Amino acid sequence: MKQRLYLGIDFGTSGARYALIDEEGNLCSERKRAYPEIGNNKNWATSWKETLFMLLNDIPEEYRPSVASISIDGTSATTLIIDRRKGDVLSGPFLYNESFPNALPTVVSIAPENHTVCTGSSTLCKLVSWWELNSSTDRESAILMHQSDWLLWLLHGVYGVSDYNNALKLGYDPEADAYPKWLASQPYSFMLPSIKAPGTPIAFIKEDIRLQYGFPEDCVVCTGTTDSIAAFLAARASSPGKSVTSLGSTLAIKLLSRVRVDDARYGVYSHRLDDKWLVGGASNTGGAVLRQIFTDEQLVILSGKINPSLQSPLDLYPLPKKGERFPISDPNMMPRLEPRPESDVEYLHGILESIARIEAKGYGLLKELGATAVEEVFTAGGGAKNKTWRKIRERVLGLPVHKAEQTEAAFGAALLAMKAAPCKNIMHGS
Ligand SMILES: Nc1ncnc2c1ncn2[C@@H]1O[C@H](COP(=O)(O)OP(=O)(O)O)[C@@H](O)[C@H]1O
Ligand SMILES: O=C(CO)[C@H](O)[C@H](O)COP(=O)(O)O
Repeated sequence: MKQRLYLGIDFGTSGARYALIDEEGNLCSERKRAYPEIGNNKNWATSWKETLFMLLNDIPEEYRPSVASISIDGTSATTLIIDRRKGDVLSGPFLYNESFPNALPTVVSIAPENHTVCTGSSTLCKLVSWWELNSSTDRESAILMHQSDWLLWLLHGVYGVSDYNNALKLGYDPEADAYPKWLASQPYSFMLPSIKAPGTPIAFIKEDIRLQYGFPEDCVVCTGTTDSIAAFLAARASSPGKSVTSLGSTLAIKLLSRVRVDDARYGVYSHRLDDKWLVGGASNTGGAVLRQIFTDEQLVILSGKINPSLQSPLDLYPLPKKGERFPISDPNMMPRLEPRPESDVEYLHGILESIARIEAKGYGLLKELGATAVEEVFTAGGGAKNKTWRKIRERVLGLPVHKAEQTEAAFGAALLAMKAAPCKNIMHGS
């Protein structure tokens, strides 16, 4: 029986990585790459595209003929406006944490009160901002793509396909499985992608790419998801009350809940996961602010000198720059990183504990809003390797906190690729 492998690629904030798994879910190969520097007319889209094809080239050649399917996850609400005539990037990328307050009054006027799109960093605010600033005829051939949609499109070539996780912050209703009338009736509705479930086949990989990298004729490219949902899938938390905190460049919470909870006042929203809900939000705190102050090597050395059972007296709110999304939704919120003690050990202790308090505030908010109470937290992302931080978080959260068995979102994307692979009923090149 020919071996079949499943490829997941995660495009996070600071870098991308692939995971290649077999039919039993065993990891066969993985590789991480930091993004090439941007600037000198190289923007994020060029950097991501280069990284995608470098990672494909990193896959050992002996595995490539067995790759049955490919999926990609990306940062949520990261948006590109594409010309569907030639595939050029008309505008963007607008990153997940970029806020467009100029569009907020229009979005608030069309959406239900406290809807997920009613925040400046939503995908819909990015679309409305572009639409209102671009009255040119280019608009007629424009289409919106999320980061993972665009990277997948580079592999399959079919315009206008996304998934209901990426489309949540665009305004898609995953419960009705449709765009709501208040959005479908807008003049820019022709720009909205069609929506499939994550891990749904789109088309076979483009022939030129297939031949260049040695993938098989029936290699399928399927819909993706967002990075924090891919991390949840990787952790394989399967019952309500289990939660995954992604400690990447940001802090994203995903709690498996029987009850859907959405409230833009606090940056809380629910993603659909089959017949349940992933309730949570994403704070701008996390690894990005750690990396502004410490190298990864310093984090290991200094963390080893912290006594996690002691409470830090520092009361900080670590943010990499102005703006917070959850559990406080305030695009003008400033970082609080002072006072800085003489000792770097004490300073890191204060930062890790302050981030843990933000995490605890987030879980407390979800409970207040009616979500299933959290019982256990699994940790994904680069911060998951920090045992000291895990003990601080257990003390501050008052919950069991573990490192997920698989901490990389790419593994979750590979599980989506596996979900898509059996379906072969798609036309070649469709
Ligand atoms: N030992 C550590 N303790 C805490 N955080 C760490 C440690 N090592 C790396 N990190 C953080 O992990 C982050 C990278 O994690 P990753 O999941 O790759 O992020 P992303 O995908 O969001 O770019 C960095 O911001 C870094 O500060
Ligand atoms: O912080 C982020 C980047 O890592 C994203 O916002 C993260 O993906 C959270 O968004 P979602 O909850 O929609 O997955």
